[in-house]
Amino acid sequence: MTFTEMLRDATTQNQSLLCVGLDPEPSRFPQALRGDAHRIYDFCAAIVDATADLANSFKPQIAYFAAHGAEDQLERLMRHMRASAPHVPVILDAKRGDIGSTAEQYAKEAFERYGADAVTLSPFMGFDSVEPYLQYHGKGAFLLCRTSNPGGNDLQAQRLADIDGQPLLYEHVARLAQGPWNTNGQLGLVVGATYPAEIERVRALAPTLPLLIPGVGAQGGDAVATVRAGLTQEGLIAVNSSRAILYASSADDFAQAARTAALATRDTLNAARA
Ligand SMILES: O=C(O)c1cc(=O)[nH]c(=O)n1[C@@H]1O[C@H](COP(=O)(O)O)[C@@H](O)[C@H]1O
Repeated sequence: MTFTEMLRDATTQNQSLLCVGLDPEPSRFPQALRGDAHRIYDFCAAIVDATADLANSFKPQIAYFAAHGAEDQLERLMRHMRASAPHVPVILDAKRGDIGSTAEQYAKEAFERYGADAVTLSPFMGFDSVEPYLQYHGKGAFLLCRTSNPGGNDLQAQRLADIDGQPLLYEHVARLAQGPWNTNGQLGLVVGATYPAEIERVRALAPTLPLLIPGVGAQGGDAVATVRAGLTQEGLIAVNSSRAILYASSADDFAQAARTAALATRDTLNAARA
C-alpha cells in the first residue's frame, strides 16, 4: 500500500485529519520519567498507544532522538508503531536535503533503517536532491513549501523575477511538486497552519497533493481556517500538533491527557470540514 493510500485509509478509519507529532523532550516528561533520555521510547510509546485510534498519521521528529543519542529508541518506536498501529502511516520528520549521492544515504536511513512511510525534505537544493527518495516507490516525500515559522517569509515569500508569472518561491515549489517533479505521484507539501491564506494559495496550485500542516496548538495556528483552506475531496491533509498533545499534563496521567487533547483537536478539525 502506498503512503497516500495509507493516509486516506487512516483518515477514514479514524475519522481524523490529525497528525500526532512525537517531539520528545526529557526535561518536559512527567515526574517519574523527567530528565531521563533512556525513557524516550517509553514516553512516546505511551502517547502512540493513547492516540492510535485518533490520528491519521504520526510524525516523529528525528532531532529529538538524535540529540540524545537515542536513535535506537527511535528504531524501537518505529517497530512499535508498525506493530500496534499498522493502519497509521508514519512521517519521519528529518527535513533532509543534500546532493544526490548523500541523499541516497538519507533515503536509505528514512525508509530502510527506520521503515518510515514518508519523510520531510527541503527542496532548495533542487530536483536531483529529491530524486533518490522517489526511487522508493510508494513512499511519501513532503517538500517544505511555506513553513509555519515567521522567518519562512525571508526566502519563501520572495519573488522569482526570472520565472514566468514571477511567482513567489513557495508558489514555485508548489507548482513543481504538483507537476514536473512528481514523477511517481509521491510528493506532498509542508505548509504552516499559521498562514491559512498561503495554504489556500498552495491548494490552488497543488490541488491533489497531500499537505502536512504543522502549527496548530503550541504555535497558535488556526485549526478551522487550516481545514477550510487545505482540505478538498482529492487533497488530503495531516494537521500536526506536537507539544500541545505531548505535554498536556506533566503528571502521571500524561497519556490520558494527551488522548483528551488529541480528541479535542481531532473534533475541532472535523467540525471545520465542509
Ligand atoms: O516539517 C515540519 O514538520 C514542520 C514544518 C514547519 O513549517 N513547522 C513546523 O513546526 N514543523 C514541525 O512540526 C512540529 C511542530 O510542533 P508543535 O509546535 O509542538 O506542535 C515540530 O516537529 C516542527 O519541527
